[in-house]
Amino acid sequence: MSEPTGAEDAPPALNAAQDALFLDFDGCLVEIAPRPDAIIIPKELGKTLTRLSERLGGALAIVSGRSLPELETYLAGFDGPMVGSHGAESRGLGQEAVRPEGLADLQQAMEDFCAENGLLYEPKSLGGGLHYRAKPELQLLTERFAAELTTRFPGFEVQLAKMAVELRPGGVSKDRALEMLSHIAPFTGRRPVYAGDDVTDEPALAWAEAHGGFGVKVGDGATAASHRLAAPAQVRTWLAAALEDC
Ligand SMILES: O=P(O)(O)OC[C@H]1O[C@H](O[C@H]2O[C@H](CO)[C@@H](O)[C@H](O)[C@H]2O)[C@H](O)[C@@H](O)[C@@H]1O
Repeated sequence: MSEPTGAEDAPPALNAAQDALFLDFDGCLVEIAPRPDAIIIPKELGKTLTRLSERLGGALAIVSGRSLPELETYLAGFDGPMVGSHGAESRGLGQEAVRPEGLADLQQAMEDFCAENGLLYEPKSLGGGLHYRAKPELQLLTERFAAELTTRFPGFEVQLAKMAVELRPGGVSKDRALEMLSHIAPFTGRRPVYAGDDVTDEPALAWAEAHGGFGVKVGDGATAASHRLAAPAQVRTWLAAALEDC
């Protein structure tokens, strides 16, 4: 990953003829909420993405840690490519999902841990989330438990997220997802532009910077991105402007 730039510049307007746009979901397109199921989806978000995708010749993809079926529900109206579960599953890209052995047992162990400790368990199609937002004092305990799980279930890796620790299939990441997408039409040969807010997005932000494009960090914090927007509302405004301009 490249050195943090401390990016402060707003991103430039998108270029419809040359850009490929990759968008994170939570904390980028929609505001962070107290629970995964409490997010508010702006009206017409899916349709807006579809219109923008048309302008970009189809070179717009969602790249998220969320399970794919959830993304499809939340972004109904957008029928373009999606990468879910931090790169382990996708839609419209001809890739097989990465499904390590032991998923059901792993999920049971996660659910039991959350029940015992009063945490929120998020079942996911290819892993799960341990959410400690309501009990931040349990962060360390949760991280230790997740690390132990990877020794019992070696096909899975720990993925840190905002106030959560996730278990996802090993060997997947958002930068690898961008690498894969860059070899598929209509993304091939276009300038990669990636927007995201979290540590899970930093490898992808760095990847875009290193491959002739740029990253847009959403919110505070050190980043490899050269551009920054304050919050999802500003991302949506930037996308709306792109729809008018390009
Ligand atoms: O890659 P993303 O689209 O950014 O998804 C990352 C994770 O986001 C979700 O969790 C985060 O957002 C929740 C809703 O705002 C919040 O309650 C939670 O504390 C955050 O960690 C989602 O639940 C995960 O599955 C995603 O992997």
